[in-house]
Amino acid sequence: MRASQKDFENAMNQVKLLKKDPGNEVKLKLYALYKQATEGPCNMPKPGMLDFINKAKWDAWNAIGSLPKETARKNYVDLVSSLSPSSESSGRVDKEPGSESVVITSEDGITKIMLNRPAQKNAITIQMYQEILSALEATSKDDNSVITVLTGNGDYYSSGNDLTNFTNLPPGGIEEVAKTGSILLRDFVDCFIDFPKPLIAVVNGPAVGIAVTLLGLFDAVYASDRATFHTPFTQLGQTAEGCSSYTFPKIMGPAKAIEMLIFGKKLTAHEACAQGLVTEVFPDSTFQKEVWARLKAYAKLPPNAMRISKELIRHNEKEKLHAVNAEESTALQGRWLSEECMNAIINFLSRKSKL
Ligand SMILES: CCCC/C=C/CC(=O)SCCNC(=O)CCNC(=O)[C@H](O)C(C)(C)COP(=O)(O)OP(=O)(O)OC[C@H]1O[C@@H](n2cnc3c(N)ncnc32)[C@H](O)[C@@H]1OP(=O)(O)O
Repeated sequence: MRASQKDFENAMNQVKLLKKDPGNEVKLKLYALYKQATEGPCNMPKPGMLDFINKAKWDAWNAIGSLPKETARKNYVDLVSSLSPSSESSGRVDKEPGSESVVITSEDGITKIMLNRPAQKNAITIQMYQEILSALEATSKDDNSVITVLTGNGDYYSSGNDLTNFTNLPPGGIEEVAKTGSILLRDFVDCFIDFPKPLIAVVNGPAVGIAVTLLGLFDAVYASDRATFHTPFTQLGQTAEGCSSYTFPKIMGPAKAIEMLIFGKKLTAHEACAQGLVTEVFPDSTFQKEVWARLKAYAKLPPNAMRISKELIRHNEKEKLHAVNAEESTALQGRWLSEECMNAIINFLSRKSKL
């Protein structure tokens, strides 16, 4: 059945009423179909490499080719109707629990820092880095907090850095984004290096990028057998961070570290445990119950003894780790300006590639 001009206009109005953000992929499809329906095949000059958003839009429109205006109009109406408020309320679209992207709770001497963007696989935004950093600083000074846990809500632990962090360009352009990103990364990782109390990762599902590399700075890593560990830095035109260029070869030996950090080999939870990156793996069905019971018991141990032991174990390495962190952050600043990295981010945003 054809879609009339009236149907098309109604659909355009419905888009504005959507309660839930339909996500970048759908927004690009809507944009492309709208342009095709109103202007026909893509007739704009291709935007430059650094103009991420317009380039993604151009790619989406151009990909439709010579689809007739009529068909584009109908496809637009059908797509909007599949996203309309009635289908949102019918339960077809998952609603995210909570609205905060980082949820911090304290109970029984345990401070839990939970990444809470399950629909985005707990990808870490700039604001989330800042919130985690502030939470770590606060809990390190809180006498009631004995151990600190980082975990994720939903099926992922975290998909690492939010790749849209680099797409909102300030007046200083991509150079400014790279510079501020590098400073933030350095401060963020420094905070993990200096954290004085037991720091535990409860890895509830797959982990990517910085969510994996930081594990080398934790005191214990408990993983569900559903978790995987993936550092696709080369595929992204990027380089190792989170001190992993030092901690990973130390933990698992250079040969295994290189497979992960240079070639992007993804490890299962059991493989990561065998390499020494993970402390213990639990069946997913009993993971939360077993891990939290254990953590509650650990949080009853004498806090000062734990803190002093951690200092004894870690202090010889601190200076080295800070130097490594500084080097890695500088290297990444350069990488974020590279064509290899920009292409990888554009490909992800226009969904030509997935890991
Ligand atoms: C300033 C400090 C910088 C520190 C630098 C750190 C470096 C890194 O961490 S590098 C690692 C970066 N992460 C990635 O490259 C992962 C990219 N994501 C994926 O490949 C896939 O999304 C996935 C394999 C994690 C999951 O695939 P799946 O098919 O199950 O789900 P999707 O439909 O792809 O994802 C759902 C939803 O979530 C959005 N999303 C997921 N991960 C990210 C991310 N890292 N950045 C931005 N957005 C992400 C994805 O786009 C989907 O959103 P829409 O529903 O809106 O399309």
